[in-house]
Amino acid sequence: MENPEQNKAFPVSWDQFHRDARALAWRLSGQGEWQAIVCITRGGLVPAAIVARELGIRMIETVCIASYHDYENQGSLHVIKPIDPKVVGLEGGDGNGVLVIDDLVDTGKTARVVREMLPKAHFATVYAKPMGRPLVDTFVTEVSQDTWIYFPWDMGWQFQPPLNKNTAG
Ligand SMILES: O=P(O)(O)OC[C@H]1O[C@H](OP(=O)(O)OP(=O)(O)O)[C@H](O)[C@@H]1O
Ligand SMILES: Nc1nc2[nH]cnc2c(=O)[nH]1
Ligand SMILES: [Mg+2]
Repeated sequence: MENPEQNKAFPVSWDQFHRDARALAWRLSGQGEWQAIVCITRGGLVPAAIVARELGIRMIETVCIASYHDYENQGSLHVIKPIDPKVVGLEGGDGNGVLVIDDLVDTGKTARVVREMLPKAHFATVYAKPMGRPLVDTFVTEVSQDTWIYFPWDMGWQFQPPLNKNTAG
């Protein structure tokens, strides 16, 4: 692990991610009627698909942002594609009626930039770390700031040596 400040690992399986994204949809249902989802790529694509399916939302827009160019090391934030003005302008503008979805909020840097684009939108993530938590309206699970979350789309199967290596073979 390259960043010593994030020395704990929180690996998430597909099954667990699906469950947690559904839990997010449960928390969101009843909080509002959203006309559109804006998902923050790429991490927001998978939870946005699950939440859109659960809440029956079919207008899906993206805002394309990259900040972690090198896994755990955050670089400068780069907006690759802004939000369609038609979506920003729904229900009188400023993101009214818009649900923003991302997989997680960490330092809050990404969320802060998107909030500036859509100040009145509802911001939802599956996971939240303490620094970013104040920027999120709804989330499912909080993990500590020194934890790195490993998503299923970033992982593969690998042999795990037994805890007591003397018992092997
Ligand atoms: O709160 P922050 O410190 O800004 O970090 C959170 C952001 O970092 C990750 O995205 P990343 O920029 O790595 O791109 P990706 O979604 O394409 O993986 C994650 O998906 C969030 O969008
Ligand atoms: N996969 C992953 N991406 C991140 N981007 C910012 N924090 C994290 C994290 O904990 N896990
Ligand atoms: Mg992201």
